[in-house]
Amino acid sequence: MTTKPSFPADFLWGAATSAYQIEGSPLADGAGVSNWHRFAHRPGTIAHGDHGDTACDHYRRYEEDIQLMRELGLQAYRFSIAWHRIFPEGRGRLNPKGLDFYLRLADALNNAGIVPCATLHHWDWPAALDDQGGWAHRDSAQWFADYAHTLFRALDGRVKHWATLNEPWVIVHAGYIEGAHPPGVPAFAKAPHAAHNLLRGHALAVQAFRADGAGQIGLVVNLEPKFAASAKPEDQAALARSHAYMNRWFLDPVFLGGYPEEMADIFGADWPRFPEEDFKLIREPFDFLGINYYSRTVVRDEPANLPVRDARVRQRAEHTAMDWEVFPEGLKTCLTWVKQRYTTLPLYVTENGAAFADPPAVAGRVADPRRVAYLRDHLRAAHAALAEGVDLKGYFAWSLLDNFEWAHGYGKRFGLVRVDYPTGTRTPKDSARFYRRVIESRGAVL
Ligand SMILES: OC[C@@H]1[C@@H](O)[C@H](O)[C@@H](O)c2[nH]c(CCc3ccccc3)c[n+]21
Repeated sequence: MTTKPSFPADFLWGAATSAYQIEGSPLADGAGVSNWHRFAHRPGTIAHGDHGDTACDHYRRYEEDIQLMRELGLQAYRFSIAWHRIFPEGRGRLNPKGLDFYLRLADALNNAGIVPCATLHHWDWPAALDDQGGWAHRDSAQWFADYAHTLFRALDGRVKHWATLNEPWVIVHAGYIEGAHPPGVPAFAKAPHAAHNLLRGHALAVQAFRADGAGQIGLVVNLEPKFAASAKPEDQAALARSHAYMNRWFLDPVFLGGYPEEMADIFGADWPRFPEEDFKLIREPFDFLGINYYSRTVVRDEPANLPVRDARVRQRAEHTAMDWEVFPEGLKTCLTWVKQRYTTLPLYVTENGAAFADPPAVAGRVADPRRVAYLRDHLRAAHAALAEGVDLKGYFAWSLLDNFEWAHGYGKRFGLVRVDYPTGTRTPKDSARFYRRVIESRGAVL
C-alpha cells in the first residue's frame, strides 16, 4: 500500500443482518407463520435439522446487541423487517405488537447514534402469501407495496434509510429454480413471473415512498463478476448467459428498461412477453443501489447444466467455508461496472464478508485472521473504486453476528461477533476489533 487509504468523513460504516437469521421468537407477539419458519421445520431442508426458532435470540436481546454495535464503533446497522410480524396473514389485519418491536429497535438505534437501515423484505414473508401463489402471482407486487406503505408511515421519523428487496435474484433462483429456498418446489416456468413481480413490487413501493415516506430508498442486489474459463466460443457464450442470468436480469430492467436478450435463450418457450407498461413502472427512479459482493465465478460451457448451461471452474486460490473463492478485486469490478453500465446513483456495499471455521472463544478472544485479511483486502478494493470516481457512500460487513445461514444452518459463521449456541453468548472476534480500528482511522490502518 503506497498511500494509506482515507475514506470520506461522511462514509457510512455499518454491519448487516436479517430478521429470520438472527431474531428467533418466530411466533411471538402475534406473529404469523412465515415461509422460512414452515420451510425450516420441513425435515431435510436445512443442514443438521437447524431452524430459526432461537437463532441469536435478537428479538429479546436487541438492546445487548446495540451495545455491541456501539463497542464496535458502528455508525449504521442494516437489518430487515419480518413481514409476518406486521401482517400475520400477509395483508389485511395489522399486528401492532409486531410493529412495536421495530419501533423499539429503531428508537434504541437512534438513541445509540446508530443509523437504522431497514430492508423491507429479506426473503421471509407470511407463509399465507406463498399459499396464494407467492411472487409468481401478479398481485404480489401490490401486496408488497401495501406492506411497504404501512411501514413507511409507521416508522416515519425513526427510519430514513430504506431498501425494498434484498437480492431478488436469490429469491427467484433459490426459491423457484432450485427449490432450495421457499416455496421449495422447483417451478421453472414461474421464475420469470416471480422476478417480474418482484421488480414491479419494488417500483410500486418506491412510488408509495415518494407519496408518504421520508429519506432515501434503494434496491439491494447480489453481484458476482463472471470470467470465461477459456477463449473458446462456447465458453464465451456460457459467460454471456451466466453474467446475464445473475448480474443483469434485474439491473437491466430497472436502469435500461428491458431484460437481457439471453433470458429468452435461457428460458426458451417459458420466457413470457410482459406488458410494455410494466417496464415503464419498473424504471421508477430510486435513490441508491446496494451491492452485496462475496466472490467471483469462472465459468465454462456445460450444455447439460440447465437452465444456464454453464459450470463453475474451481480456481487454485483461497476459498471460504462456503467454498467461494476469495477475490477482493471483484468488489472493485462490480462497483465500476455498475457505474459504467448503469448509473451514477450513490452506491453502498450492503454486504461483504466471509465464513471461515473460526476457533471457539479463548479468554474472551476469537482469532479469525482469515476474516481480518478478507475485510482488509476488500476494503482496499472498495477504496480503489472510490479513487476511480465511484460514488461509494458506505460499507456494511456481513454479518454483525454469526447467524442462521439459510440452508446451511448454523455451521457457517459470517459474524464479526461469535455467537455460541444455545447460550447465545456473544464474543467479538479479532475481525470486530480490526473493523473498529478501520472505522476510527477512516481506513488508514488498511
Ligand atoms: O451467504 C451469506 C449471506 C446471507 O447470509 C445473506 O442473508 C444474503 O443476503 C446473502 N447473499 C449472498 C450472496 C448471494 C449468493 C448466494 C449464493 C450463490 C450466489 C450468490 C450471501 N449472503
